[in-house]
Amino acid sequence: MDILISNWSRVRCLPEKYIFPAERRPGNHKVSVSKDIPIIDLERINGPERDQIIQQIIKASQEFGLFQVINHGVSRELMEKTMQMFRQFFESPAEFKARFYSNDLNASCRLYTSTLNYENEEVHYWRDNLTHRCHPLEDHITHWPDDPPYYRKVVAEYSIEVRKFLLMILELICNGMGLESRFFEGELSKNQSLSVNHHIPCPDPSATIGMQAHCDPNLISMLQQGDVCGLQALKDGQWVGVEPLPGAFVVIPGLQLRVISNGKLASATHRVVTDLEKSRTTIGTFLIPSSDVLIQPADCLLGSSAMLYRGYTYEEFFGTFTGNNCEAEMALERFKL
Ligand SMILES: O=C(O)CCC(=O)C(=O)O
Ligand SMILES: [Fe+2]
Repeated sequence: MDILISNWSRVRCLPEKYIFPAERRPGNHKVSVSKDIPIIDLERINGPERDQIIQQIIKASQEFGLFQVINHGVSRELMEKTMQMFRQFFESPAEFKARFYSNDLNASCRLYTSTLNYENEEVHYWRDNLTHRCHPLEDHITHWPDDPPYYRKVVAEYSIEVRKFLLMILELICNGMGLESRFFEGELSKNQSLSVNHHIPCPDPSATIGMQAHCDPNLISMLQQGDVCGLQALKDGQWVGVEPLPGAFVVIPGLQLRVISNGKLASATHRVVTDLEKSRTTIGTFLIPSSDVLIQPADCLLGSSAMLYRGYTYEEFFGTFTGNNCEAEMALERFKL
């Protein structure tokens, strides 16, 4: 059988290699969506309510480590066009997709299934993923798929817009925490990756998982969820569903933000469960520090509290992360003081 699940025709029975041992199954995969997950409305961000909205972002980052954003300035038309195009990409013929298949972490564009460790893992995750870099555009665009024919045009526009959005969220975080303006611009957010997940309908969502529980290793992540449930966040030891709100972006501070804020901002543990009937496509964007930038708690945020992490280069962190089977939180242990 072809290894990309997007190449399969409808499966009636979960293949054995996807059946997780009992202790790693999602348990109650049908948790209801949580009404407590903060929804930040940016419509009035340039008006008198600015400070109030900034405080909502800080509180959401501290208490949940995940929030949704509406009226963020990226057009619905662009969001829908981009989503439609990625769906089309995953539905395109196997021979076409084979051109991009790669398990190499350093490949400029890689399409793979489950994890990069597919060959050696005991059990596979129910997902295909397309990842490539997006910034600076001119360095990466020639490595992107060129089919559908408007792929590069649409993804270029999308990448530029979502980058602006994430830099705006980071700037609001700076304002709210008392960090100097544009603190995160430059080396700390130099790299940008696009990561599109695709899950076909799954015959047994209780026995497998789309993405295991994890924290994002980067500076900050955002997600366009589409309209199918699947993302869950861990809140007070319980899994809660993150509602696919039309037109919203989900924002997840990454572990590097946790370190720079000396633990003041949280990074939610999250996972993806599969759906019995619907296929699910999500568009993730990550801002990632450059390899040689020093990551450490910001001086001005320390106050009288002790430094929780030692400084390290992002390269050092990333090496530890990949050496720890891509368990970001476990990798961070090494840098705790
Ligand atoms: O696809 C999703 O809903 C979540 C994706 C995610 O957590 C990730 O790519 O890190
Ligand atoms: Fe994630």
